[in-house]
Amino acid sequence: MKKVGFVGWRGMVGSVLMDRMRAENDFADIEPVFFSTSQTGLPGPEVGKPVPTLADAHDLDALSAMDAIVTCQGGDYTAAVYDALRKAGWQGFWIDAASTLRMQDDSVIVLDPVNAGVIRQALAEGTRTFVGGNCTVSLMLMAIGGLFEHDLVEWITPMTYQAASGSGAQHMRELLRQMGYLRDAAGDRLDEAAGAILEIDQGVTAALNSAAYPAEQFGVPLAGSLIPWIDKPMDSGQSREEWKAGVETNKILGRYHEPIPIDGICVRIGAMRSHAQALTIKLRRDAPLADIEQMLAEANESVHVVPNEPTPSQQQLTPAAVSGSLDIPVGRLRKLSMGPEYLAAFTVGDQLLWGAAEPLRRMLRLVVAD
Ligand SMILES: NC(=O)C1=CN([C@@H]2O[C@H](COP(=O)(O)OP(=O)(O)OC[C@H]3O[C@@H](n4cnc5c(N)ncnc54)[C@H](OP(=O)(O)O)[C@@H]3O)[C@@H](O)[C@H]2O)C=CC1
Ligand SMILES: N[C@@H](CC(=O)OP(=O)(O)O)C(=O)O
Repeated sequence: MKKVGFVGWRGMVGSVLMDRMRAENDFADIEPVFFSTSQTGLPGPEVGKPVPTLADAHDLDALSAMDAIVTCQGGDYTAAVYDALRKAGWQGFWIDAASTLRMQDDSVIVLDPVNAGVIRQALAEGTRTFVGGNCTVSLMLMAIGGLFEHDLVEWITPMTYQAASGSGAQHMRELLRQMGYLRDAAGDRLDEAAGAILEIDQGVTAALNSAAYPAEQFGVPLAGSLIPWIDKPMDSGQSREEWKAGVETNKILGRYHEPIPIDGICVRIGAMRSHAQALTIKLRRDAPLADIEQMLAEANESVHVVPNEPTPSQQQLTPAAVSGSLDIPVGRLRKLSMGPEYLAAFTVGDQLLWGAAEPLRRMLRLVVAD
């Protein structure tokens, strides 16, 4: 049985990973060892079998004893430990949620329903570093993988609506505090059915702009507003989140020659843990909508096509409908008025499941079976 070390399992992404592994009985096939940067010596989590007490996540000797290490601890941890481990001669599998190693030549970005071939070839060639993709990228590929499979995509412009969870647990808490603050600003006037809405709005607008509005994490209001910038600026004028769409998608697909242009604007909105995105897709050729729907639906087990009608769109294509599930609905499918090669689509997915934990869990299964 392979010895697998887990780092970052207590965090938000790590907890979702643990839940999925318990649900799929994955721990039965491995010898798990849990690490922590802050709780060495405390008992490990309940995984259906006895586990040793928590090991020190900076102990290179203990890490080197693992056949595989799965980390959801974050980029700083990866930067602090990965090179030292490899330099010390460790040749185990490193499976990582953080972006640090994603674009390195010797790593593969994993999303096996989309790039199983790339992963299998890399395993056969001795690659030992596998990294989960950016959540927005993985969710887009899960939704429209069928179009890439049929080489139908000339370019895409994604406009995203990203949840608070993408910034971390503290940001999710702050979003809820912001919602509560606005509700409090409306006060009793909200219960007066005949009350003037503009008075309520004035109170809410004043609250949004007040110094007391709770915005320590985001820096600006998210509830009652939105934030049209995610991550650091790049020289290109893109945000780093926007830059990832093109480079990561093409790496996942193994398209090093003639990369497909993918570029749009990433926006944070007041959803909790599911990212949505509106896609404008330029097709390489005019294909009938029915054929497109079939290609999309057949691409993997999680995706399903939502009819381009009001009620199914309103009920199924929302963060509220998919949070906590592996479902990837894709809908609002229609040809745009620019011409028959221009396709509109809208998709949504849980950014902690397919967006983060699930590709890592499935990669570990491939490694365990290898
Ligand atoms: N959030 C996201 O949407 C995504 C995140 N990622 C990657 O995953 C990394 C981890 O993200 P995320 O899971 O949000 O990070 P968290 O902040 O939730 O957890 C990171 C670590 O913080 C420590 N920690 C300290 N206090 C607590 C506490 N009260 N409860 C739980 N953990 C605590 C734990 O380490 P210890 O046990 O060592 O103290 C934990 O593993 C990110 O840096 C990013 O690289 C990737 C894709 C999406
Ligand atoms: N940046 C993403 C979350 C994330 O962690 O992305 P990455 O794994 O590429 O750093 C968001 O804010 O929604």
